[in-house]
Amino acid sequence: MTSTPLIELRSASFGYADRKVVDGVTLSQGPGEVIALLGPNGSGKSTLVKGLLGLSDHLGGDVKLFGTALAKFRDKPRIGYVPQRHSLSTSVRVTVREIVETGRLPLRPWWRPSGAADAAVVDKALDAVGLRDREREDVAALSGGQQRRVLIARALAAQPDVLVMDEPTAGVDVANQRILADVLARLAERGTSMLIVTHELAALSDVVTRIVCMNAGHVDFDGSPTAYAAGHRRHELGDGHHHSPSADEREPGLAAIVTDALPSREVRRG
Ligand SMILES: Nc1ncnc2c1ncn2[C@@H]1O[C@H](COP(=O)(O)OP(=O)(O)OP(=O)(O)O)[C@@H](O)[C@H]1O
Repeated sequence: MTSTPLIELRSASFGYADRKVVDGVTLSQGPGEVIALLGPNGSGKSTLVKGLLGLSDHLGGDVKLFGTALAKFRDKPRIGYVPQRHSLSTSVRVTVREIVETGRLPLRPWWRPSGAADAAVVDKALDAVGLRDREREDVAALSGGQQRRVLIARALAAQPDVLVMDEPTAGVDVANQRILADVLARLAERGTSMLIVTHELAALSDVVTRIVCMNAGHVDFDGSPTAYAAGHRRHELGDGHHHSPSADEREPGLAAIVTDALPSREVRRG
């Protein structure tokens, strides 16, 4: 692929103050890729994605966003971020649509009111997450899973080139996980690039094109879902290798293979 990577890390380190949490990570995401970022609790997944947003400290190595060095990158709306464990305020009354409209704010000067073009983009974002019919409702009246969809719509309203989501399905019941997974699948079909931190790969197995697995601040697997599943199969058979990035062949029934092969530590928290 000759196009510029959306995200490019070379021996990158991120952390807080001078403590490196993520160390020596090399990773590149191309247009259209949907990457699941897996790993045990505390392995540095959130710290890595926060680093891309300037929310954790860049402590070494090269980081480029859309070909521009992180320190010089100013085009923040190109990265749509759905943070972890967000909750929408219940103390201030605000509608679903109003929340999604805030996604447009970074794209226009503060003095310019929103126009028809903004409204059209907001409509599209609400459609994408299946909440157009709830747009006038108070967000506080929505379930946790629906609120995640509101926040995904807010991120989409900025028309980002890549959507970075930190555990979009965590704490959401199975039925709502499926709805969220369908939302992400529709976005993937339209070519939306995504980097998704998750412990619930099974729910997203139809969407994901690549798996990156972190352990103790390092990447210990980067490859196709098929290769990831094969690595686990071999591990279960006792060859001592947990992951294998070597095999890259496509197989039928991938979703089932990935689901079956998942170790419990990746699918369940704590
Ligand atoms: N704001 C912060 N300040 C200082 N240390 C932090 C901060 N946020 C996270 N850490 C530390 O960084 C390490 C990695 O945390 P991080 O949240 O990146 O892991 P994670 O892989 O996303 O975990 P989880 O799956 O539990 O969300 C942990 O030791 C954590 O205590």
